[in-house]
Amino acid sequence: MLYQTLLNTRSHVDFIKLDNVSKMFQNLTVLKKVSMEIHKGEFIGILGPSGCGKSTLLTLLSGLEKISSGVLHNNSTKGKSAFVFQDSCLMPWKTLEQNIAIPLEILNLSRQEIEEKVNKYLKILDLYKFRKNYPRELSGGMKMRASIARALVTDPEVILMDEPFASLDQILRERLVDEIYEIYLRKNLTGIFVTHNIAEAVFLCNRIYIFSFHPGQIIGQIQINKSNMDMKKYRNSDVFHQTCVKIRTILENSNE
Ligand SMILES: Nc1ncnc2c1ncn2[C@@H]1O[C@H](COP(=O)(O)OP(=O)(O)OP(=O)(O)O)[C@@H](O)[C@H]1O
Repeated sequence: MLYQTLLNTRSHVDFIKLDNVSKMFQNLTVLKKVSMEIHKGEFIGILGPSGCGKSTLLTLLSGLEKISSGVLHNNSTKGKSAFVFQDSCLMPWKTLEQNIAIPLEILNLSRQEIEEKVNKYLKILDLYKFRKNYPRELSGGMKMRASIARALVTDPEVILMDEPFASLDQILRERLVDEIYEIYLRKNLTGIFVTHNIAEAVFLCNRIYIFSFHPGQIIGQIQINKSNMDMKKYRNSDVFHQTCVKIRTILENSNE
């Protein structure tokens, strides 16, 4: 129900748009003529075989890399994007709360504001008890939750995630996916999620782009209408399984 209400209030204006974007590294064409649109408030999945340029696409969207040709419009607020990498990338010499505070210190917020925001996300991601611990004292799942907290603490408009759950066990992955989904709904985030896991993408995303192997080109786009779904039942629903099979078939056919 919450999902439906929020989706209805989200405007579908052009937010991020790629028009025939290609990316080359020296002579290697990694992405070829990619055209896509991402609307504010959408959660977009990027699926495709290893090496097809998914991570490269995120670096273009975040501005870390420049496009080689085509046009990239990005109407999100400058500096309001957050990146979650496959590795939690925490500073080993800082405690959890100190790690999560880093982006806020860069923004020069007051000590009190930093403490309030850090504590809020430590609680949301169930890490408050461990705030004084160092990364080496925590499990992989806790470190990944801390890395997600560090990304969310600045209230980003866009969150870019590059296989954030790859190193975690299935149950933990599903829990974290649920948590991200809740936060996404509450915060009016726009999400771009690179993954190899079809089921995770189908759960989290409202639209999925499927890429071919080398050079990466869009070979499929799947729209998922979850607006009337009870998310607790969605994972076991026919529509969920049918969507997974559809994506799998596109990926398998692209390899032949
Ligand atoms: N900075 C770079 N310089 C040169 N080549 C690069 C650079 N970054 C990526 N590549 C090449 O671009 C291609 C696509 O890499 P990318 O990491 O984007 O793929 P991917 O789809 O994310 O792969 P995976 O699923 O295995 O993570 C690879 O052949 C890689 O070697």
